[in-house]
Amino acid sequence: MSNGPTRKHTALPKAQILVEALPWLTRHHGKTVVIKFGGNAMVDDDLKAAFAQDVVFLRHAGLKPVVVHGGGPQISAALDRAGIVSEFKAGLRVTTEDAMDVVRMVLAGQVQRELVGLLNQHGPLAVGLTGEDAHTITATKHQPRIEGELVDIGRVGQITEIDTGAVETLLADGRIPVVSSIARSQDDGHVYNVNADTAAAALAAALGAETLMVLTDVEGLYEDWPDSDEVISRLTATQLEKLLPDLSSGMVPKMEGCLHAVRNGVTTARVIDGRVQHSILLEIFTDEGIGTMVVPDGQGEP
Ligand SMILES: Nc1ncnc2c1ncn2[C@@H]1O[C@H](COP(=O)(O)OP(=O)(O)O)[C@@H](O)[C@H]1O
Ligand SMILES: CC(=O)N[C@@H](CCC(=O)OP(=O)(O)O)C(=O)O
Repeated sequence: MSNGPTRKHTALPKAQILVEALPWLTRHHGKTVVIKFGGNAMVDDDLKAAFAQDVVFLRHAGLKPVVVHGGGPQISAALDRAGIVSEFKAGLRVTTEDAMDVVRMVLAGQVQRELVGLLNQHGPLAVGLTGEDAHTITATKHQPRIEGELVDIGRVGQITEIDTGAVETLLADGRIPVVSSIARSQDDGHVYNVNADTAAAALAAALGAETLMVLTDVEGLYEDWPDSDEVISRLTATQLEKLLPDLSSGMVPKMEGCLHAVRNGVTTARVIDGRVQHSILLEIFTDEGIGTMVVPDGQGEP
C-alpha cells in the first residue's frame, strides 16, 4: 500500500461538473417539464440533434420531459409547394380546409416523426401523438377580434379541454411524449390547427408541470423590440400581464402561454434561445439562467 501523493486524474474536472449539477438534479427529480420546440429553432440539424440529447439527458436524470413541437416555417414551405396561399391574422395562420390537411401532414407526418426519430436514436423512449389522440387536446372554433370585429380564420382552434391520460401513462412508463399541436374538434368530426405555444402552455398547466420551457429563435423577451435587444430576465405574472398589449407577432402566443401556465400551477415558464446548443441543460442544471423567466406573483420583483 502506498501513502504517496494523490494521483492527478485528468478526468477530475468532469466529476466537478457533475457534482455542481447535484442541487439541480435533486430539485428537479421526478418533476414534469414541458418543452416547446419552435419551428424556427428547428431548422439546423446540429441543433436538432443537441435538442434530442438534452431531452434524453433530462429523462435519464429523473425528470419527466414532454415535448410539444411547432413547425410554422415547415408548414409555410409545404403550403407554398402545394400552391396554397397562407396568411397570418392576429398571429395565427388562416387555415382553410385544404390548408388544414397540409398542416396535419407536416406536423404529424413530418416534423413529429423527425423528432421522434432523433430521440429514439438514444433508446426506445419517444412516442409521438397529436392532440387528437385519446382526446388529449379538444378545441372549438377560434374567432379572434381584430379592431373590435370577430374574424373568421378557418380551422383554427381554441382549446376547451385537455385530457392528460395518455401523456401521463406514457410518462409513467418512462417514455417521452412528443405532441403535435392539432386538436380534435368538439363541434364536428374534423380537427383544428392550434398554435404550438398555446398547446404547450395548456398541456403544462393541465399536467401540473414544474416548468414550461419555450425554445425559440431569439434570446428571450426583448424589452423594447425591435429597437433594443435588452432581454428581460425575470417577470412576475402581473408584470407580464401589463406588457401583453404591447407585444407583437410570435411573442404574443408565447407570453400569453407563459402567463396562463404560471397562473395555473406551473412554477416557472421560460422563453429561451433554441439557437444556443444545449440551452435546455444550461437552463435546468446551472444558475446561468439564459432567456426570460416568468414566475407567479409573490415570488419577488426582478
Ligand atoms: N418583444 C419581443 N422580443 C423578442 N422577439 C419578439 C418580440 N416581439 C416580437 N418578436 C418576434 O417573435 C419571434 C418569435 O416567434 P415565432 O416566430 O412565432 O417563433 P417560433 O417558431 O419559435 O414559435 C422572434 O423571432 C421575433 O421576430
Ligand atoms: C394556428 C396556428 O398559427 N398554428 C401554427 C401551428 C404550428 C406552430 O405554432 O409552429 P411554430 O411554433 O413553429 O410557430 C401554424 O399553422 O403555423
